[in-house]
Amino acid sequence: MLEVKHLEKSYQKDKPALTDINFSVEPGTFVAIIGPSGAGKTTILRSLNQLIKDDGGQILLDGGDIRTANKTQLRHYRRQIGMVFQNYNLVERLTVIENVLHGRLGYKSTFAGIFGRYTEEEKQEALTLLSKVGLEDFALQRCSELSGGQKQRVGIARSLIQHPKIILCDEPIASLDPASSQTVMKLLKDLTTEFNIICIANLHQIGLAKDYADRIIGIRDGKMAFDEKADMLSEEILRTLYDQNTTEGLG
Ligand SMILES: Nc1ncnc2c1ncn2[C@@H]1O[C@H](COP(=O)(O)OP(=O)(O)OP(=O)(O)O)[C@@H](O)[C@H]1O
Repeated sequence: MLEVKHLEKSYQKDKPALTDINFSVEPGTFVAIIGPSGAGKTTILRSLNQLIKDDGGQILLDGGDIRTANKTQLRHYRRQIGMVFQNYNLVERLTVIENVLHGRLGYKSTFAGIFGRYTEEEKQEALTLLSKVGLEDFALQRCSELSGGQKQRVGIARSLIQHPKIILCDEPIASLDPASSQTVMKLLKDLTTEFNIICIANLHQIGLAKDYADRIIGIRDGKMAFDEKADMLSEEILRTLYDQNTTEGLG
């Protein structure tokens, strides 16, 4: 279980980016974080694995505080937190399976990592995960030859081979066409259930957040503005969240 308590962050003095953020998430839950540009969504996501050093509060993963972890403990936590990025962060010249296997690097010595030493079990698992994301026939293809949607599915397989408790997705469908966006969102939802993990995705596509997420957290001006089951998100709440007279164009 993930518990975020009283999380605070300011990049500049007297200009809080996050104020008193509180939420907890059970395994098997797909959470979408929505809110206007600059609301603080990325800051929350990056605080969760301490890519951004926040200023106060607690981030508890199964009871242990990630915020106060020492270097070794943080490495251990980060193995349990997969990341999926808007721009995929793949090594384009390498094959699909090599990119998936990169998800194991957190478990290896630098030496084994540099020389790409993976066990047969790891290679088998990479193939199994590729078949789960529908890319079993692409294992030996270079990533540079894939479409955006396919690249994102490689990114998802790479995060899963970490055996994560949490996957953090920073605008995972922002660069994708509508059909690929649906595929990726459905995949994230299904894999969250199948692997009983926590998936947290920053999204600007409200319609897809409602369709696929179990729960939606709305952030406005760095504060919690909404935290309910996805079907509770009304037009009225959206208008308040986005400070608009119409929700047209919010996707
Ligand atoms: N490195 C930084 N230095 C200073 N201010 C920052 C930095 N990163 C973010 N901010 C500020 O913190 C606030 C929250 O930014 P954040 O990127 O978390 O918002 P967001 O909701 O993810 O926005 P978007 O939807 O546009 O990605 C904004 O006011 C932003 O300008």
